[in-house]
Amino acid sequence: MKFFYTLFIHLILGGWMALFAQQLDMDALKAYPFPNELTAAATGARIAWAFNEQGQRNIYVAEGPTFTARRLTNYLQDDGQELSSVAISPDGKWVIYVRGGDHGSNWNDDLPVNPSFHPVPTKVQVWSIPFGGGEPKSLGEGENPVISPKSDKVAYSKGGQIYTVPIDGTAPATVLFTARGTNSSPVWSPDGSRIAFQSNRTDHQFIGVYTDAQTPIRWIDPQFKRDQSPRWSPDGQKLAFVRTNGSGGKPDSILARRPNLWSILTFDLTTGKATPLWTSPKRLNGTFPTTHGTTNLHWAANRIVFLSYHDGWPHLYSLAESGGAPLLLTPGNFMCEHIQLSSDKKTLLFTANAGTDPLDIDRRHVVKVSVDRADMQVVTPGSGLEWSPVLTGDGAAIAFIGATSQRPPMPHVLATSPSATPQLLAADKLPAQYPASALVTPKQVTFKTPDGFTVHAQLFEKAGGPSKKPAIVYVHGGPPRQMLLGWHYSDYYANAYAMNQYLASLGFVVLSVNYRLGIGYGFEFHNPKNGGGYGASEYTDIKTAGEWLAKQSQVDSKRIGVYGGSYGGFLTAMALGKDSQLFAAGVDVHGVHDRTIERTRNLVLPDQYDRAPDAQYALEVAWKSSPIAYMDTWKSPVLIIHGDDDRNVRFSQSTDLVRRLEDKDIYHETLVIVDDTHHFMKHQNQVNVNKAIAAFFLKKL
Ligand SMILES: CSCC[C@H](NC=O)C(=O)N[C@@H](CO)C(=O)O
Repeated sequence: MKFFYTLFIHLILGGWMALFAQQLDMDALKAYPFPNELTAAATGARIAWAFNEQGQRNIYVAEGPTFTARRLTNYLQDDGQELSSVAISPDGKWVIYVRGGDHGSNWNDDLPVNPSFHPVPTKVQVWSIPFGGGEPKSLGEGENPVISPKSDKVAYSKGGQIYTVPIDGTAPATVLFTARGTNSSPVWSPDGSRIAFQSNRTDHQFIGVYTDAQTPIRWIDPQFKRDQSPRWSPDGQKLAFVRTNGSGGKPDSILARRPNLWSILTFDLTTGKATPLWTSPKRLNGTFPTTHGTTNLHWAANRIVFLSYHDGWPHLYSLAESGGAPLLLTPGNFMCEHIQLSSDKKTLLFTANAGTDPLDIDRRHVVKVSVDRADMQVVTPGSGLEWSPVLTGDGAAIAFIGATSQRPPMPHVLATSPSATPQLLAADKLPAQYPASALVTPKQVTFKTPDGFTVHAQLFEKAGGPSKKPAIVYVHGGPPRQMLLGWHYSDYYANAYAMNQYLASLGFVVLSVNYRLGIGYGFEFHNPKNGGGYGASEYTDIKTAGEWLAKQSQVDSKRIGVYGGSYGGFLTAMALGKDSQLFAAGVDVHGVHDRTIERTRNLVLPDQYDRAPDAQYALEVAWKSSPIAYMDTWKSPVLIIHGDDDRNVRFSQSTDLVRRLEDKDIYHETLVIVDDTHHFMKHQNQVNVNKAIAAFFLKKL
């Protein structure tokens, strides 16, 4: 009898505990290390990456064949200091990186970030450290460092000029040359004897070549154009580059969609002759691509490789060095990101939402293709998510970052030998008690909008619970982003994935919506008519998502909330302003609320003869595309959160909204994060924001 009584107790307790256990703890959930900046040396089997461990950001390295992970730096404070531009010297002996700033910003990304209010903020500096270990050495204040092919020097930009410095820091950095304009993006020639660079002069941009202190700068076919992305031929005798139009011309319709056409040229440094190789088609999807790496121009082995959107998807192409028709290397309904050329210049590795599984369109996998034939192969098929591949210099392994719907992103290596299986690296960095198994597997949901768009979404819902549950629509930012059926490859959206899992563990039915303007579903979805400040047509997808939730049998249609950051904050505010009857509460994190600001500059022009023909109408459209235009119909409570060192969306966008909510006596709460940026660089600030979001929804829904 006693046995059955105990079993019964255990079952009850176990069941209850399991039920209770499913509720995640935000601090434990956010204890995942986030890897990024994965890179490989051009020779040997050495790799490096940055790990963000609850705000402690450090460089880690590993070397084949064992790839045992080793921490190289000792930054043990949650101080908000970003690590970026991580690279290994071609000889594998040095690792360089930039520490500080917020390089995901739209402005001032090189200014110190100081969310811990230190009296002396940390300057943004270039550092080097031996791969084998030792003390990091500051090479100077600056950013976008690149290492010479001879592994002896580093070039970087600061204040519009280019500097060089010995990689071992044994001498101070010196300005390489002084030229007009903002000079940046140095590219070393294959033998390390010259540097090509971009010289931005506002309405036009030149490419220049520096040789030495005695030789005049060589300007590469200077025109009334904007030239960028210089790429050296393997023999160092030619450059390939991308050309677009310069600024100016009679203002055309603001609301009309027009392509920013572009072309690829080569320049022979011996003959001084520029040769057009390819020009984008004169149609909307011939526009200059804005997805990851933009044109991704590479001078590969006997081929020039680039990315273009002109067949409706961000695809890779290669051209013969003498020109001709481009060869499509990656046919199919998917997009290519994180493109890397192998050090032997014969293979391209990239990330794509490609694969044979219908769910792969909402995942990412590592893919490889030759530069001269369309022999594409998905290297990491399956239900996981893999991205940012690099081939080791010896060609023996592919390193990448991988995750699942449960296990957070971690570095991996996959030997290039047949039937090899991925090896997880630094497994001990993921806390042993990490609640991965308690995370739900998001389900793919698709629905049609009244205007005919098919929208993908991810549904997070834990099993069990009451018959009628509150629900929440999550709206990502960007907007050119795609949320996935698992952990995300950006730290901002890895946090959003964790937040949606947390809300699901609290009993909310969470729907993350990939609305139009997003990537991953082709050009027309990414560039819809009347999107953004041209009419906010993407809001239709958010409203339809709320209506989809309201129709679900397990959802209480009176308790549907909405939340999002940045562009997601904009659409959250639109939802509460336009449809408070559908959305009962919302959280708006550093959102955009007044889109007329983007338009007014078109109106200040004194000469109405040279004003865009629809300038006034465009302003009216921008007003109707702004949440502040709907204060009269805004009824539902909102939590407003913003960091006041935001360099993506001005803090004033929220200050203005709070004043308007006060004027209209609309219930609102606020959370200001002092001196942190758009990306909440201080880990504890992000955790506090997450907890505030959950607390508000628990209170209001
Ligand atoms: C015109 S609104 C700006 C939205 C912002 N875009 C760039 O900064 C945004 O949504 N940013 C993030 C989210 O933090 C993003 O995903 O890029």
